[in-house]
Amino acid sequence: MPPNGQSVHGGGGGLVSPTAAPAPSSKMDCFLTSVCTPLNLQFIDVAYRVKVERTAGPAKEPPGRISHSGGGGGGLGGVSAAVEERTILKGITGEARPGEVLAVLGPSGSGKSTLLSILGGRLAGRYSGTVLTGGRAPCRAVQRRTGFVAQDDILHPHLTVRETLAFCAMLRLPTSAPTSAKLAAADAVIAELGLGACADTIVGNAFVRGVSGGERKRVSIGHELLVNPSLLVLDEPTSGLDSTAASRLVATLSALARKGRTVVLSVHQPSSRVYRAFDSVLLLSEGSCMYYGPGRDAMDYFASVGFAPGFHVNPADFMLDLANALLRRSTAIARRREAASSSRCSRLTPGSSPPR
Ligand SMILES: Nc1ncnc2c1ncn2[C@@H]1O[C@H](COP(=O)(O)OP(=O)(O)OP(=O)(O)O)[C@@H](O)[C@H]1O
Repeated sequence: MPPNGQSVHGGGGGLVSPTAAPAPSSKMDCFLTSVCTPLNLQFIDVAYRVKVERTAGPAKEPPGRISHSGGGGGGLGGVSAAVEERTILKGITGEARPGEVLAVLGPSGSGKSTLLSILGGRLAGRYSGTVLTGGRAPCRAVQRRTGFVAQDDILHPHLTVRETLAFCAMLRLPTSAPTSAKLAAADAVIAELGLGACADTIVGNAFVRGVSGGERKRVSIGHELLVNPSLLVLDEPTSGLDSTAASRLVATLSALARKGRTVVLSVHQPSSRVYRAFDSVLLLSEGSCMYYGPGRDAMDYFASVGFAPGFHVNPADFMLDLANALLRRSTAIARRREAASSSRCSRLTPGSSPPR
C-alpha cells in the first residue's frame, strides 16, 4: 500500500510522466533564498537485485601454474563461474516528507547505501517498485532539485572553504547568473552551514592539515545546498565524526529540513541525542525492513512484539542489536543450508568420495 493512501503511478523503476515541481518566481530566487519547493518522496515496494558470479571448481592446480582449458566447463584452470541473483533490497516501502528527517538505520551491508542511491535517483531504471516525488515519477527538474551527498567526498585539498563553494557555484549555477550572484550564493551557504569561522581555511586532506572532519562534511553538504535542493539525500554524513560533531551536523540537517526540505540520511550507529533528531526511522536488516515509522515510537513497537530491553538503552543501539541478531541467525541458517546442499552435491558427483 502506498503511504498516506496516495495514488501510485507506474512501476518498474517508477518513470511515468515528466512533471516538474512549481518553478521559482525568478531564475536566481531558488539559489539565493532558503525557501524551497516542498517535495514529498514516496517509495513503494522497492527491490534491488544484482547478478553475482560465483566461481566453483577444482582449483587444484599447483600454485603459480595457469592451466588453459579449451572450453567446456569454461574458465581458467577448469574453474567454472555460475551467475546467481542476489537480492539486496526486498520490497521497501516508506515516505519522507518535507520538513522532516528520515533516517535509514541498519548494520553494515544491510542495504542503506543502495536504498539511498535509489531514492537519490542514482540507480534509475535498475530497481523494481515505485519511487514518487511529489506524487509523480521523478523527472529531470526534480533531479536538479535533489542533492546527493555521498559517503566519500572528493574535495580539492588546497582550496579554502570559500574558494571551494565559490568554484562549485560557478560550475553549478546557471551561466546566465552574474558572478556576483554566484559568489553571494556561496556566502549564503557558508552562513547557513555555520562555516564562517573556517571560510578562509583550506579544506586539506590526510596529508595537508585543513578543516575538521565535521567542517569538511559541511562543505560537502554545502556543495549540494548551492542549488537549494528540495530533497537532500546523505549517505552516512556522520561517519568519522565524534558524537558532539555528529550531533551538531544532524541539528544543522534538521534545521535545513524545518525550512521545508525533505532530508533522508543513512547512519550507522547514532547516539541517542542524534537519534532524537530523526522524525522517521527505517530499520533495515539484510535488505528487509524491520521497522518504519516515527523514531519516538520504535521502542514501543518492538516492546509490543516481545522485544523490550530490560534497562534504559539508546534506541538506535537496541534496534541495531536486533537487526544484527537477525543477521547472525539467518547467516547461520544459510550456512547450514549450504553445508547440507554441498554434502548432497558431493554424494551426486561421479567419482567423488562419499561424505563421511
Ligand atoms: N552491484 C553490486 N554487486 C554485488 N553486491 C552488491 C552490489 N551493490 C551492493 N551489493 C551488496 O549489497 C549489500 C548492501 O550494500 P550497501 O552498500 O547498500 O550496504 P550498507 O548498509 O550501506 O553498508 P555500509 O554501512 O557498510 O556502507 C552489501 O553486501 C554489498 O556487498
